[in-house]
Amino acid sequence: MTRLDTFKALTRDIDGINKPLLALGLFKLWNLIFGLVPLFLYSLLVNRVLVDKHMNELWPVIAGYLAVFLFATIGIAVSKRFSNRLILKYDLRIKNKLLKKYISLDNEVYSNYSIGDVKSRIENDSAVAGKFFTTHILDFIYAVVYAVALAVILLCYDWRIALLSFIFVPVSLFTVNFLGAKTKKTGEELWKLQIKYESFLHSNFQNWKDIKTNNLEDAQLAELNGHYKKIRPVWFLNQLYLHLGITYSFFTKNFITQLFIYFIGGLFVIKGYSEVSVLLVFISFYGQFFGFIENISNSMMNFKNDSVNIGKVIGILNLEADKRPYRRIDGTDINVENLEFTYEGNVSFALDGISFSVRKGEHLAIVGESGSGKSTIAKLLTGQIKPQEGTVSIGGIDIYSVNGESVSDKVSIVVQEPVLFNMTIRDNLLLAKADATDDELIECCRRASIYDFTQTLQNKMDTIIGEKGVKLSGGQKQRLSIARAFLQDRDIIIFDESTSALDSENESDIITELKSLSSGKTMISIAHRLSSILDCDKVMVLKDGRVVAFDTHQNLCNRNETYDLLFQSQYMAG
Ligand SMILES: Nc1ncnc2c1ncn2[C@@H]1O[C@H](COP(=O)(O)OP(=O)(O)OP(=O)(O)O)[C@@H](O)[C@H]1O
Repeated sequence: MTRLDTFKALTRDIDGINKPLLALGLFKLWNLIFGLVPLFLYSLLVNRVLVDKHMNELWPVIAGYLAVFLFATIGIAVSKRFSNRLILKYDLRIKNKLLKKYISLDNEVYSNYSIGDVKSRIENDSAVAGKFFTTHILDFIYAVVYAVALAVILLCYDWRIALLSFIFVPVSLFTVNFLGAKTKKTGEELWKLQIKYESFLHSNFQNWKDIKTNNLEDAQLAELNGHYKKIRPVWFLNQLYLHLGITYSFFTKNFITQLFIYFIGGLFVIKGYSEVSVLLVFISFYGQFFGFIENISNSMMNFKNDSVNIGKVIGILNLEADKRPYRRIDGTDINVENLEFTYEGNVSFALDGISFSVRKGEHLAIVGESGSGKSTIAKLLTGQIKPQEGTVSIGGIDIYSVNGESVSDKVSIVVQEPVLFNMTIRDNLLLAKADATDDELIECCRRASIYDFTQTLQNKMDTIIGEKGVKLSGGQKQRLSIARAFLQDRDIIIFDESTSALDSENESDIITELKSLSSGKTMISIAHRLSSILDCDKVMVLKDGRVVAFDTHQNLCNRNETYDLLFQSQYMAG
């Protein structure tokens, strides 16, 4: 991607950037003018004062130098301030935009990104993108304009020496470009390894308790070292190419070109084509000129390197948000027809030709052996994944033709491992309904049999429950998550083994509450115990991703062999 394309992609839909960028550009121009004036003063000093001995011009030259110093200092200070402001402003906006984009993504697209990837893009890559405007746009344009201005001045001074000395420019640019390509390639490899490493770290921090209890520290340390071993050589190569580029431009600027000009210039002076004073000024100008060529080369190399990170940001910005329309779903009947679903990378169906319906107010239990496809149905009914074949409609609306919000406004799901945040119990509940009153919070906690527990805590509802609710037992987490579903009060509630960690007494209390709440609501329970099946209107039995029976518990007990076996082995034991 060119700088212009990158600029367009990074500024699309981001307001408030153009003004500080323009202001910064003007101050760069200011700096450029006050950077060129000393060259003119130097030439006056050498030619008029020293060579022609016009001593009366010495004081104006000195005054000119002082004035330039003053104005240039002001220019540098003000542009630094503007550039910091621009970077901070952009950084905040781009992070915000990336987060919003992630949230608005279709579930399927969203699940393509690992935690390490997301973290790296939002934190590190966006910071690199934030510096793009100053480093790769303004500083680059400044260096190019300055270099062109100096090239013109050099040509005016002595076109022969100038033309000869310019041969180093393409050589330098080519070499630095070549090294830049290598830096970019290794940078990309490094990025891939780093996101794997970040994901590994993240899952370690999340599961540190399990790692300790299962004595997995050594295995995890070995894996950590494995990550370092892979990262180290690529990082080394990346830094090598980067520094080779920098060293090369330094060497050409300070040694080869200077030596060459002294040699050629000396020959020209000896042959009478030029003068010592001209050569002196020329060498001083050329030093500055090549300094800017060096800046351009470095900028080209750094742009290649940074474009790895910037590309990751643009990659997310260019993703299509969930464009499906929002539609209010009024009806509550669920109709599932001929669902087929295979997880990516798997060869066999997780679900194969599933059809069933649940009427408004009915309670359906889904049972089956482990791996028979129960949770996959729950994910499909909530639109988290899309089937390869078949349809799911709620109230006559195809749930895959509307956006995720339409479905989540209608259906809530309570899962075995609920998503809880390191916040207070109150805040975790308020996520479900931001404007819930205290009475509503107490009511939903009572119904989920968690209220009494909250009252035993020092800070009651304002107790912070730790990362992923680590300070709560499995059953307390599930009850909190059920309280959240009660608070959400959706028309359809899916319980995916969400009472598995509760004791029988607590489970039956919650089921009684569910029943009292369920008038008019449709419920689907991925059942764990006998108690959760007995009162259901229908039971659907799954085997290897297919429906093998669909009837009332009593009828199934009498007639269905699979159900009977499953029931005897699994549910009676529970
Ligand atoms: N994310 C995934 N990627 C690949 N395969 C998966 C994934 N999730 C589930 N599967 C596979 O799909 C099949 C159905 O899984 P599912 O989780 O729906 O079963 P289940 O009946 O809910 O099992 P359990 O009772 O053990 O929770 C299984 O063979 C499982 O290995």
